[in-house]
Amino acid sequence: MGILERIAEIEREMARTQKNKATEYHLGLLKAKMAKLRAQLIEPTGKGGAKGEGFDVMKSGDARCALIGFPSVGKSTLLNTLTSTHSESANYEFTTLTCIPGVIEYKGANIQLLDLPGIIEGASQGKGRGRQVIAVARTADLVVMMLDATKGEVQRVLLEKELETVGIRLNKPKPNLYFKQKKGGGLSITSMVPLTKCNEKMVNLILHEYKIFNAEVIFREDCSAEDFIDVVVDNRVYMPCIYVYNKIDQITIEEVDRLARQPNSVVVSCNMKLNLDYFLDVVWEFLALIRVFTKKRGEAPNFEEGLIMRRGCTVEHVCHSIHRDLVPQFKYALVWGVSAKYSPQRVGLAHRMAHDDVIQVIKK
Ligand SMILES: Nc1nc2c(ncn2[C@@H]2O[C@H](COP(=O)(O)OP(=O)(O)OP(=O)(O)O)[C@@H](O)[C@H]2O)c(=O)[nH]1
Ligand SMILES: [K+]
Ligand SMILES: [Mg+2]
Repeated sequence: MGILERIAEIEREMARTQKNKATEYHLGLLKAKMAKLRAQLIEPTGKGGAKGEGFDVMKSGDARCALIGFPSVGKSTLLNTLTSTHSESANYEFTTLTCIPGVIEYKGANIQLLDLPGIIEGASQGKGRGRQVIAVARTADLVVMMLDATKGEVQRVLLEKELETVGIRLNKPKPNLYFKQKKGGGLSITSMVPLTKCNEKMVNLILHEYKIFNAEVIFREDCSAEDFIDVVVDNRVYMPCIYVYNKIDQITIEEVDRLARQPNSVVVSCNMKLNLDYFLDVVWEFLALIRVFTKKRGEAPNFEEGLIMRRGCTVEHVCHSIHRDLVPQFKYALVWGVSAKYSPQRVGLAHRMAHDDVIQVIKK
């Protein structure tokens, strides 16, 4: 029996099994089995990995965004509008057949935007170029899921399911639990919070299915069995995702308003260039980018060229990106801006920077 058939069989069995206290563990076991089979499905062995012809695009710039969506939702039109790259766009499906990279220049950052072929239901199982597209998506810092505003919610639900199938978790933090395999000593399972969605017996069962007999598990939050499996399997990627509803020129203002209020969503019209500035703002926000300006003693800050950093970065990170030998020579820094208590504040390497801060490094 092939992997897909075995998955289908487990799915049927899960559907057949009533959800109650008596079947809870059986269902947990089925979930673990299913996760194992899916892992085999996305193994990069054989054909259809990330290295597919036309998909092997070099990473460049400060961050990478992958455009995922059904055919003809307007992905290429977005690339053509926001970057200087041209990607064929037309009113028939599967116009784009490979990965086409473009660069968005925004607040001094170079953000790589990847136009990709449309994907359809079943993409994760190799339909169309689905596997290659999804493999590229896994390498991105942000998924931009483009949806046709005239088609309602169906596309979003189907694509979320496809990505979920191959271990991509959207807008979801990594489960907060500690898991470490050991050489001996059996299983040690502890929890710092009351567990309502999972318990010791379930954890034992799942680990048994993975033939793990020695491990330490510490729950730091109320995780579900699925969360636990995700951590054990350890090939999940947790990615931010923006849902972009395109073609709002084709729907009523009431519908535009409703879509715009969905979580993590932006409404646009690529053809009519509507709301694209706001879209870029949200991209910047979701990529957690910040810009920091440097200043030399006695000179004005260099506002021409900022350093592009990640939110939460420290003075030490900034020093590294100025010059790799700067940290050993570091004495202190002066910082102006939102992160500073005074103007300027004298800070050490551990100080956290904020967007548009100015920094002057004083060497020993
Ligand atoms: N009405 C309307 N049509 C749009 C908009 N954006 C794109 N289109 C049209 O949608 C059609 C498909 O656009 P593409 O950019 O080729 O779509 P795609 O998602 O790249 O399609 P594939 O590469 O085939 O997956 C074209 O006819 C575009 O002109 C929009 O904002 N409004
Ligand atoms: K198209
Ligand atoms: Mg296209």
